[in-house]
Amino acid sequence: MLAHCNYLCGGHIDSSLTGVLCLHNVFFLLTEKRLKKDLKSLRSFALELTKEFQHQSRTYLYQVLTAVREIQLQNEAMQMFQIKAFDLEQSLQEVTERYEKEKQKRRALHNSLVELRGNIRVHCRIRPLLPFDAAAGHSISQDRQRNISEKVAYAVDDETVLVKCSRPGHASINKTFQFERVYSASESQDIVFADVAPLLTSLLDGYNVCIMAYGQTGSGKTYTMLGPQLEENFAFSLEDESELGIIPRATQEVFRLISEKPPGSYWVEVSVVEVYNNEIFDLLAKDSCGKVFGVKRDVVTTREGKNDVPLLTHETVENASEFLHLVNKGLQLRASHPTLVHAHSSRSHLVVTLTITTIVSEDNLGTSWEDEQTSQRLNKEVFCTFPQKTRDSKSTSSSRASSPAQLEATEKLKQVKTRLQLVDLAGSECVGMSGVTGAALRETSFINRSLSALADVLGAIAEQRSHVPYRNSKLTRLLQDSVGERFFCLFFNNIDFFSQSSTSFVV
Ligand SMILES: Nc1ncnc2c1ncn2[C@@H]1O[C@H](COP(=O)(O)OP(=O)(O)OP(=O)(O)O)[C@@H](O)[C@H]1O
Repeated sequence: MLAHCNYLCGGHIDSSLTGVLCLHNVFFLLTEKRLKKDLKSLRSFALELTKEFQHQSRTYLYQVLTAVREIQLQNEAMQMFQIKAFDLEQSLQEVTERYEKEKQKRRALHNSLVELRGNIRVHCRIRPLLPFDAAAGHSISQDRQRNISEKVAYAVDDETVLVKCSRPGHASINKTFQFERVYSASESQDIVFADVAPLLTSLLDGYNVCIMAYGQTGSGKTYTMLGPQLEENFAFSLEDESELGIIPRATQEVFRLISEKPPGSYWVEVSVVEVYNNEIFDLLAKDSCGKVFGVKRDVVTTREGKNDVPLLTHETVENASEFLHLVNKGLQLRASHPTLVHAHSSRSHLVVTLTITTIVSEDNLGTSWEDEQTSQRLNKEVFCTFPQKTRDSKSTSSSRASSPAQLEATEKLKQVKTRLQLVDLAGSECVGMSGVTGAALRETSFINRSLSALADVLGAIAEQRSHVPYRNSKLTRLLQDSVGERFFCLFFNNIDFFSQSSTSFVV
């Protein structure tokens, strides 16, 4: 090594310098060796790293390829789904079209069936014997006392009533009367309403519907139409459902049927009037403080030949509770008077009217009501074309969400009105039996006269006479539009067990 250093320095290096150089060389050689070693390990590390990198890239590439494949598969599946969705959409459209056609057929069939059963129908309901009938101290006439001990009216079957008729000095005879349906004393409000409900479907199909309860005082008319009436309390609530009468049930059903229709296409207004002593009183009229009081109104014939009650209050209602609230208010004002037969005898005819306005597109006017006659009638009855405002000033509905006045008139829309009239007639009376005198006797004579005018009208319609004597009483004028053309009228002839006179009306 030293010789090697000397040789490099040309032999001029002294021995000490030579030693240093030698050391340097040694150090250099050692460093070179270490560097070579490091380089080698670095190279093998780089090799490892490359291998690792290649492995990882292969893995990632595989994963990317798998993902791409999956995406391709998903795209294919998506395309399949899109094709299936398109097919389903098409078949849904076909089913919807078929459903619409079937619905129209169903509607036509339903109304033909209802028509086949007759436009005017009379059902008879027998009131059960109640504790107050025989209660001690209940003041009743001698005739009645005698009859209470024995049943006079029976439901023979669900179409026949047998009445035992007896007159002083004559042998009693049995008479049978036929009705479309007879409800025995044990038949519930549910059963009675089941026969009313189909008519309400027709109401939304463009028919006017009128449901009336007729019978002698205390025979259960108010119970049938409204429900049980508590002592001095006229409030009917929706709570005890089983006891509810036709008026609250029909309203619930009407709102249920409307809820199945497109929102905002129907709206309901209510008016409550009583016909007392042949005068019409608006039971929803309000004074300047908003307090309800009865106001006399008149019925007039319009140029189109329809009957109208100018200034009559029509309140818009959105549900059965709102409706019942209004009816309860009106009932507070209804004339009642105790008679010997019934402590809360109604002395007036109560007429609750639900006017249902339907929004129909002009193009659909013919198809919404499947049968041609109905659509023709509705075409005649159309009141106006949007966006004209049609409400009378008494209406309170302009702010309601469901008010069609708020609808954007994108197509020609028309309003069609149908009416549901629910009538609790005043009790027909045998003056001797009810024991009325003075003003009450005058009331009774008005009640009996208006009931016979109603009987004359219905008789004329049933016999299809050319002249129908609507003008003989305010009651018949008020009901004229509901029992005129394209209507269903259902009568409940209420009788109690000892009734002998009430069947005469329908015979
Ligand atoms: N089917 C029935 N079931 C149970 N209670 C009844 C039934 N029918 C009537 N009532 C009850 O009989 C009583 C008299 O009935 P309601 O007031 O309905 O007679 P009405 O014919 O309306 O009499 P009015 O003509 O004098 O007003 C009431 O207390 C009523 O709750």
